[in-house]
Amino acid sequence: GCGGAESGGEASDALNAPGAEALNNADGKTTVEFWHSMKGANATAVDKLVADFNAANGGKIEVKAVYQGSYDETIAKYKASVQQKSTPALVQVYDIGSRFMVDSKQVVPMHRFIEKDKFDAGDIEPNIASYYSVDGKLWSMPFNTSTPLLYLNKEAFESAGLDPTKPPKTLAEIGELAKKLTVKDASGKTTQFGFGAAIYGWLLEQLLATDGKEYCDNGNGREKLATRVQFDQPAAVQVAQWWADLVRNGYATNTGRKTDDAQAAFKAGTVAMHLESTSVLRGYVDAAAGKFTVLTAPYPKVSDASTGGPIIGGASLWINGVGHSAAEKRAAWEFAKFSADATPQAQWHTGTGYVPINVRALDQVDKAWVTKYPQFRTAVDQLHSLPPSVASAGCLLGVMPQARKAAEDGLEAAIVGTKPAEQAMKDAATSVQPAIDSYNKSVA
Ligand SMILES: O=P(O)(O)OC[C@H](O)CO
Repeated sequence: GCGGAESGGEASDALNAPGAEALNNADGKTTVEFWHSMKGANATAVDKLVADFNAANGGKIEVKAVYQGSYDETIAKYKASVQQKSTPALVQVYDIGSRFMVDSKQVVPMHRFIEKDKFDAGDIEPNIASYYSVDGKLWSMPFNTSTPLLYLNKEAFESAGLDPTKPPKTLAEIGELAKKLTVKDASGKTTQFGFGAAIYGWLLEQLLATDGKEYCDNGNGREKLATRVQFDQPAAVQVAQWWADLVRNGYATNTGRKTDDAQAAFKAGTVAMHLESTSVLRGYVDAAAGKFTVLTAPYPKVSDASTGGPIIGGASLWINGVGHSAAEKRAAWEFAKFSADATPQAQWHTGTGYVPINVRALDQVDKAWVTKYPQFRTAVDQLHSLPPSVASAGCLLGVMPQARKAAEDGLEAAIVGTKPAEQAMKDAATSVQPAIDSYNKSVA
């Protein structure tokens, strides 16, 4: 999140300067290019949202949704578009890109529109709003909000004589169950692994937060600019070692760093326990239909002694000021406002698995649907019970995407066994230092 950034780099032409008029058609229609990173069921949900908005705007505004690849790919393309002076009017940026966006001097903060329209932002979930605020003011519109989950294959638990209503709560408990949930065929080939997850840096960020540990220094970058990452601390090394041991013992599969590959293994029913965001829940339920039951449980803790809670995940919508006309900026705001309303957020929740950002959205969801899909409740409850803490606010770092990649380097080295866990995480933390130093110099 961006909360705590000391100074905002607001786009200098702010709300009213003329800017480029190219996208305002002769017929008076304003076109808004909207870059996003949603795919599968979530892309279908974006397309529906955009179609509903366009229909409601009677041909005056047309939002054009453009899939730009993963979150990492979208922010890379966004950076290139800043250089080429061709940013989209609206862009979905993941949580960890927020500090960069605030510093970018490209965007008009959302609170400028909120103030101008006297828009009542009171329906936005308070802890989500605070995640995307600087000094209590929203810089982007929360859009897709997640928390991380433990996913379970219900029938795999039952076949092993385990109770799926009693999910493991700690890494050690996952380890014990993973052994019992690993199944081999007559030839000794493993047909089901107890555990499997992508080597995805977000999962480590979340485990540290649930352990109450800060990922970077200076109060997770909230007291002042963070100067180093701390993912080589003992709790992180413990995570790397735990994961490496599960793979080495044959109780976990290593599908590598691509989230798609780990997701495919869970959807295929070859992995009994899995860590992922609630963002993939709709796609999982659809893929498993008629084959197995997808259950969700709170994200595990590093140990029984852990006292923290996870970090809000997902992404938010940013309006670019530089190079966009007043009409485009307003049109982008109209879409952001629409997307945050109760009914669109209710559809978004059921279509994706994300937690609604609007406090009234769940009232709009059909009661029969809620009863049929209790799995969708876990992330909502987890978000509502987040402890307010510096650890679960997440690390604020201009180069957080690079830090995440470095952490993945460390985890992977430990998991495939090229380095001992402690060395792997230490080397990974060291590798990101030049990027942190040079970013901090550039914003000083
Ligand atoms: O998969 P999502 O959308 O829940 O996002 C997960 C992380 O927060 C992205 O940084």
